[in-house]
Amino acid sequence: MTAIVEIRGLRKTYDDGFEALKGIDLSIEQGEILALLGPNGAGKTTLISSICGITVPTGGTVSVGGHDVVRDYRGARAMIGLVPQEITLEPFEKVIRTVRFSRGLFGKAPDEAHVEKVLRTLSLWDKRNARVIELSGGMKRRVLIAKALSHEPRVLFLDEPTAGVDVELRKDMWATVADLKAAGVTIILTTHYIEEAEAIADRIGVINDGQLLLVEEKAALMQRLGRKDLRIELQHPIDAVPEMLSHYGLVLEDGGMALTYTYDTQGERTGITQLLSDLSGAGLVLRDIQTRQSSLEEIFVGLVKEGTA
Ligand SMILES: Nc1ncnc2c1ncn2[C@@H]1O[C@H](COP(=O)(O)OP(=O)(O)OP(=O)(O)O)[C@@H](O)[C@H]1O
Repeated sequence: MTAIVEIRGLRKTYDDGFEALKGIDLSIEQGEILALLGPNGAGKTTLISSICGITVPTGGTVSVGGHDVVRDYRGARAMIGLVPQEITLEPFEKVIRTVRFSRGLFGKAPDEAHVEKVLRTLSLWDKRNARVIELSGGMKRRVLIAKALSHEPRVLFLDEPTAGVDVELRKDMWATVADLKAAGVTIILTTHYIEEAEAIADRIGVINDGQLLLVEEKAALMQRLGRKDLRIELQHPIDAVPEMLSHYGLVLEDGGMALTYTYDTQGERTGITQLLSDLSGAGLVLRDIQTRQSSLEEIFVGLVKEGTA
């Protein structure tokens, strides 16, 4: 596959001296859906803005479809559709007119067939003559996408497409993204929701503190993240994990009253049976055991911590 977006050593230091991007390298393949996950202030929007030519990088290079975003801004920008996080629409305008207008802004000749195709893909064709103010929140978001697709971009950026949106709408949005991918659009989205990345992305990138901690195929990442904890409460406190149990990576907690064992739910063997037998062999008496699935949130926080350590 050819990379449609190439980012090399991208840096952004804002005027106040704040380093928001500290050298990002990333290739985005044509036709993929890449989700960028990261906590508040990680640099996601700065990264997207730099690719879209809204923010001028202070180092490195970005090209989209072979066009350098600084030297050939117009060429690069024509390849890009950007859906901002905030809903910015003219309330009294008709849906179809706002989409036509956006196309015109890119200097493209009118093309009713394309406008119709975009509106149909986004299930907005029946609403084409409705005024924006008459639409539901989910439909308004879809109008923003329709505007971003009006000039036939090859890469679509969605900045937190479902922030503050209810579960139903979120699922609608995921289905829309899948339809767009099927129509050949490369999609890069930012999100705080790891479930969202899990639901729609082909690859997931985790960004924190201006650095890309990892970019990985979703399936591989999910396998790595699919872990559970087994909490073992002891009858009597211990000072340290017995030597013969050291290979389990147990963590001693609660003043020596509990041990936590983390295992891979997707692995062939959890090792629990052997562990319980070895605990008994080490002379430990158990009071209770509980399993706990680490939440996706915790997993993500763990990853971010691991990356900055
Ligand atoms: N114009 C600016 N001047 C100075 N600092 C800025 C500017 N814009 C953003 N920053 C800082 O850069 C960092 C990254 O911000 P950015 O908006 O890229 O993060 P984000 O990952 O998109 O966060 P969020 O999830 O909260 O939207 C933040 O610390 C932010 O305060």
